[in-house]
Amino acid sequence: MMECSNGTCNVQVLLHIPIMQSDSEATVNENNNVESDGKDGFGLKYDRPSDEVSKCESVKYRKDGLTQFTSKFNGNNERRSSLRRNVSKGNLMSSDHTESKVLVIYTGGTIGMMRNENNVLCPMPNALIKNLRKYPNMHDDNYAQKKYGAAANMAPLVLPNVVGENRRVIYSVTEYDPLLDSSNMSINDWIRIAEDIKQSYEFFDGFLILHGTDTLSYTASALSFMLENLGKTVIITGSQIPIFETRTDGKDNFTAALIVAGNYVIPEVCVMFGTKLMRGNRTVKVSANCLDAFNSPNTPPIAKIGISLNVDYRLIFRPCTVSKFSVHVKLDENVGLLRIFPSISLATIKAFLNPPMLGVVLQTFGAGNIPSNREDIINELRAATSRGIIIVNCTQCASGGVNEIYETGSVLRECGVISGFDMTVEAALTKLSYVLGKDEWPLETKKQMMEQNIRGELTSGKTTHDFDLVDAVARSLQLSSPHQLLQLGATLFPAMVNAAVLQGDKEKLDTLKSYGADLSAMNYDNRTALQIACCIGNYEIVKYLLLNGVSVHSRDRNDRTALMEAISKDDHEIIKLLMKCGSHMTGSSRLLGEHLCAAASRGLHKRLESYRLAGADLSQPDPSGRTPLHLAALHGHTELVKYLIKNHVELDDVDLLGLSPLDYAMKTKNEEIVKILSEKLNPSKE
Ligand SMILES: NC(=O)C[C@H](N)C(=O)O
Repeated sequence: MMECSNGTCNVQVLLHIPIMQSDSEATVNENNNVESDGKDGFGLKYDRPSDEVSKCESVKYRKDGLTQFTSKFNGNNERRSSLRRNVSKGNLMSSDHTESKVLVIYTGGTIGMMRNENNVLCPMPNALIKNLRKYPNMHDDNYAQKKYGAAANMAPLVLPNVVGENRRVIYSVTEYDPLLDSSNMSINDWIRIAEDIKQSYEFFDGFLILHGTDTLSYTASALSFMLENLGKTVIITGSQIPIFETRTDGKDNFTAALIVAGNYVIPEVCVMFGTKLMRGNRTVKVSANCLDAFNSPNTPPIAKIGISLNVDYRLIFRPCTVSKFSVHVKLDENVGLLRIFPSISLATIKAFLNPPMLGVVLQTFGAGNIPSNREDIINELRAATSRGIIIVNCTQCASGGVNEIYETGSVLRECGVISGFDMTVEAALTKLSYVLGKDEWPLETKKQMMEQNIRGELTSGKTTHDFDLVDAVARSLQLSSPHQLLQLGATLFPAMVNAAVLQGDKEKLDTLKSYGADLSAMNYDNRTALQIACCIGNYEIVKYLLLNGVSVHSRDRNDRTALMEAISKDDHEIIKLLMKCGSHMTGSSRLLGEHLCAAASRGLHKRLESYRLAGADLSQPDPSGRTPLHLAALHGHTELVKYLIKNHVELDDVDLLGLSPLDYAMKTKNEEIVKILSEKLNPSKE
């Protein structure tokens, strides 16, 4: 017998569980006795309608692998449960390509709360499930009746058709018992969710977790680490106003999350709230009042929910290993969050770092700073890290991250504190718990993992996953044949290689190479990575590309070579390097003459040296027959004249008017240059 906390009884419950297309199945009752199973004419199985059961609207997965169906019976409010065990798990996904299946795990939170006798909001068992079928924008009863006939009341819920989306979302709700205000949730609840996803992973296209907002970002962060090699969409959402109230934000959040979970493959743990779909481990709850209660301060939302739903595929963080989905449920509870404040006492720090503490997120000022004049604190932190406690430095600021630019920050690194970069404290804390739970990793590996980007949770500048772009774009363009993927790769890889070149990231270039990227590939302007590297003047990357066979002779749409880019930058070291690799001047000598003369007229000493290093003849005339020496003399650039003479240019060439450089110097009455040129032309007179 069970009564709701407001004293009334709900006569309904559970059971539209997704036991679909399971080939052979036995059901067992509470005493583990076998009962018959139900099977409908649509190839779906769910509990056989029974006269006794008034409604069947959810299911609970148990740790022993059984599924528990709890029902209330008309008339006497008695609650009964039955257990079912799948003997063989077939592929339970729908065979209908116009549908997708989403499992909704309802853990509690405001979304399903009602006011109790004390007029405060608290979770209300069965209330949400009971009402969902009544909301026409959340359940299409006509479709359900057509599809499931008499069994429609017990069948999964059906989201009405959504214009612009390919699939109709069919969803089943699993309600947790007890339902929790998220402030009451703990590590064990995260484990329960993770295990439930694991258990039903093969049966659904996507997963939606209804959750209270208060600790939602902690759960999202924890799950992002616990769900390893995730290949399906997992979304967590909730609301600020219960779904039963007129102004609820719950329906919009719930509906948008269902649409995304059923129609988009975003293999991440995401948070859907307000107008944004965000990477879960990047989110923070930023408002106790606003409906837009969550933010992702250091990374843009994966999708924006407006009149249309726009997913930015480039932002999806995909697992890069060929490994099966698995769940890591061992989390270490000996972690803590210590917020530094002015005049914090040594006693506080000491107490916090005492055993059994194994990992601490230190919330520091600004870009990761602590009072560096507090030797007592520093010594304590140093002692803790040398005892093997992992201390991660995260900022107290609402956005940005740790960046050791101050002495007050670098002191932490010196005491063995590691950087949390731009991780949220929720992500850092749950990651620490996850990493410490990896018994197979030695301490050094655990520390390295804390600083590595493993689920898109931090930006360290060390790890990137751009190579997934080809896959992401292929999906969005619905390209699947190997030929199409190859073509796409040929288009995208140059862009990715060029991005790596711009970042000066050799490691990333190595990774791209290992993924089959052609480092010599050209972009739409026919520019190679080498040209970009020369343009930005990164000697090391130029050398790397040359050693990896990128041609120095490649020309872009404007016929420019890498050497020309290096000349434009007056990067003499790169010019020498390119020349060692067989590079040479290209283009018409007339044009070269123009360039040389233009540089000479402006007194660009360095530019002429660039041309010289590139093998240009500094006596090359322009179309009017004037050489750089003519222009240097005409414009009175004495040093340049000396430089040109030193580099053995022709001294007495005449232009189309029959004038020599000396004539120009005399016409402009530049006595110093006249003297220099005269002496060079008539050395005997010296
Ligand atoms: N909006 C909410 O869901 C807040 C509620 N206290 C919870 O976290 O469960």
